[in-house]
Amino acid sequence: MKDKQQKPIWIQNISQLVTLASDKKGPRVREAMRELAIIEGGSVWLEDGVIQDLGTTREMILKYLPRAEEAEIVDATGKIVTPGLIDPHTHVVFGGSREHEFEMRLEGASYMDIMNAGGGIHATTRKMRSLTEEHIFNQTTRRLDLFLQHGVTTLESKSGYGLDLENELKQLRVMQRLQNKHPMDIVPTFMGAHAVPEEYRENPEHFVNLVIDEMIPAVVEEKLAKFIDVFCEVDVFTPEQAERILLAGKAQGLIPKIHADEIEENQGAHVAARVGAISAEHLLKVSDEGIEELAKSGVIACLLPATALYLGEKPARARDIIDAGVPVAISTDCNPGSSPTISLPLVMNLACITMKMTPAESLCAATYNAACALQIEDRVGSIEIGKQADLVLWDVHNHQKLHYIFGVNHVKKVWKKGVKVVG
Ligand SMILES: N=CN[C@@H](CCC(=O)O)C(=O)O
Ligand SMILES: [Zn+2]
Repeated sequence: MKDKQQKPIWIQNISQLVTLASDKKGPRVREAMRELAIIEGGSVWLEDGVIQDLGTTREMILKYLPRAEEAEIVDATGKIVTPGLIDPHTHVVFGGSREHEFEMRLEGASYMDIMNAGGGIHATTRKMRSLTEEHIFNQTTRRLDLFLQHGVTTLESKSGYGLDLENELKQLRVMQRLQNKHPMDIVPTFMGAHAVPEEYRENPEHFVNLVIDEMIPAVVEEKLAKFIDVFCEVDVFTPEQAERILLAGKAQGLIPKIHADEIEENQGAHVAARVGAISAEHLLKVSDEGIEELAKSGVIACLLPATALYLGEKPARARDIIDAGVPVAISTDCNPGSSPTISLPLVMNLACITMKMTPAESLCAATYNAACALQIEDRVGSIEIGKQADLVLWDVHNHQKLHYIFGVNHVKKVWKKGVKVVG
């Protein structure tokens, strides 16, 4: 006999079951980003943590009526169901907050001015080094709860607030513990090269060597990360340093990502193409040639419209990037400095409002293409038989409305691996 939680879930009368199913493999580009494979009047049966079956409510009643009594039935009249959202770029594991920097920026200081004066990433690094692992764990747990409440069921999480071996490992171990304790799926990225720590300011090359010679092997040894990322930016890491670090990580089995061309054009997209990165992040200042390089090499552009808005920068050129045939994912960039938000739905609104993406493109970018940016699209990111039962029920009757009405949390219920975690 199954206990109450493990009962099958039968969601019926869904105004739009937005599956994003497709026979084609790999990240979606151009028109394919708008193909959502919607079942109007849909129904889905979840069992043993996976999507067991789906179709129209009429078809599903014919098949599943004999088993109706054993299932928990959810009436979704007037509502839509989508895959659980996936956030492919966060710095969610941190302690403290930086609201004083927010005020400094309102008064005219720039993000890089603050960082170069020892604030920004350095301020959060001091917190990571001084707070206990337990404290960081508890603060992050609260953020993950909020992410779930906003429909996110999987997220990527970067290190990069330790900037020494001990504290990088501490941050990554918090992710590992959370992966075991929290319903959220967490995909870890090692980002020891997030900033040159203050103690290496006179000797950045020594820090690059430390990342390559000591940190990467230790992270790989403990199996603490799947990806490796570098902040390739003027006054942070040069394209040459970024390339060396990413290739060193790749040689040890980590998959490269790169913070590219965010504040200034800095050849980040070119480095992404050269090292075979899975994704290039930010791209606010990417050049036309950079976009071409991304398209040629199949790198996913991970765009972060909340960060651009928060820093007062022009948004990324999503239309040019999509038209060039680059697959696009979107993300919160959740961090205490340039994007203190957990709301991926807000980012979806901003993708439309500020970057002129269509609602369909935005949804693809926050689900299926986001899964591709984490190389987990074989199990999440779309609603297909056999995939993990990560679903969101939204209190809107079509997917456009999810993007159209902003500043409201439309989430009604969330299921993670077939278990209701919200609602
Ligand atoms: N740009 C670099 N890193 C983060 C910000 C980190 C921070 O300010 O704490 C980003 O992606 O926006
Ligand atoms: Zn980032």
